Amino acid sequence: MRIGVFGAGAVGGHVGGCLALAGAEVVLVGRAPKMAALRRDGLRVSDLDGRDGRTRACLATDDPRALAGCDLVLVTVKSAATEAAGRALAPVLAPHAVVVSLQNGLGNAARLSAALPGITVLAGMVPFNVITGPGGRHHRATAGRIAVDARAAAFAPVFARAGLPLDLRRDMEAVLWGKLLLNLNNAVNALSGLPLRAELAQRDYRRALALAQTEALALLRREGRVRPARLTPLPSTLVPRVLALPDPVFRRLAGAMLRIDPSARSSMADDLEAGRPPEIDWINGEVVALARRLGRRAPVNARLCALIREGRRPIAAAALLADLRAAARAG
Ligand SMILES: NC(=O)C1=CN([C@@H]2O[C@H](COP(=O)(O)OP(=O)(O)OC[C@H]3O[C@@H](n4cnc5c(N)ncnc54)[C@H](OP(=O)(O)O)[C@@H]3O)[C@@H](O)[C@H]2O)C=CC1
Ligand SMILES: CC(C)(CO)C(=O)C(=O)O
Repeated sequence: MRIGVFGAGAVGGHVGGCLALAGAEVVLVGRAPKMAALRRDGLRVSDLDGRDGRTRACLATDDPRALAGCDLVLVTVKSAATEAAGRALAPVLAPHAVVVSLQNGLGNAARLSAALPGITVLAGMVPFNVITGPGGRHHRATAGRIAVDARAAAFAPVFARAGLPLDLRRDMEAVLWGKLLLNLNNAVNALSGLPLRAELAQRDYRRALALAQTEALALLRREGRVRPARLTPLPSTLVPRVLALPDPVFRRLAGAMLRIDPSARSSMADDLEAGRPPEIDWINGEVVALARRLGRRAPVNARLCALIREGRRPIAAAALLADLRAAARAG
């Protein structure tokens, strides 16, 4: 089986590397400098459960034509690059190819599908964080199973052999909303200037996240169409309440949630650090868009969008919470 990755960055490099280590034929397509570094150094794939492997087995190139003949193509570009990915893939994919979006946000699979008529495009969801570093390092820094539309079942065995067992789902919209609720922390994390574990250890950052989640949950309830899937030990409706608990109680209840490599940051923090456009419009912006469709407002998420666009950071926990509460009061 030939598996392609379009946009071989953090997620694409990790998943592609795991698959290659398990013997799959993997083609990575990404930017020329990174692909040259991977050809030079190889790909190192590690995780917080002790995996540490190196491979030179992937073909790493900036030429999308290398994806011709792939049975499966994983799209792992940021949401702003989805249309460009579709345009690059359209002329090269084999008619039998299945494309899986492993991106955050809600609409990436649909946007790819619009650019790839006749090709099966499915939604996926990566729950874990990936840290990249020198020497081709792609380190899984948190835990969780990749969720994919059940129509991708034929690929489950190769992922299982790669140590990435798939959670095959028939409710991907609910899964993507469940993930989006968690991703509302991406902006809070980026604004904090801290790694995820240090940020989540501070009650006021967690309360800021809880405000954003509560707002999104109220809108979803009002719309009454999608019930976000449960992706943590707690149902998503209870998560904001647990986030707002005092630190010692939170630590006791949410131990698993804090099993995070101490240096891991959200992908949005990585983007701001690297001067790349953040995915804010595809995450908090989706809550604002939902509010607009319902004739309502989403002042907390709108404010998070504005703060990210302003680029003012770091913002201390108490100051961020006060800012978001003021936005919520102003409505
Ligand atoms: N990082 C993480 O821990 C997690 C990320 N996600 C989600 O997964 C998706 C991918 O994120 P992540 O892996 O962090 O992204 P990265 O930015 O690390 O990787 C994407 C790569 O694709 C490259 N790229 C973009 N457009 C093209 C193109 N047209 N041709 C070739 N290469 C291209 C980018 O280069 P350039 O930057 O130069 O454009 C970048 O190197 C996002 O939706 C993210 O939210 C989900 C879970 C965890
Ligand atoms: C894994 C998680 C939730 C946090 O790192 C993420 O999706 C991201 O960074 O975009």
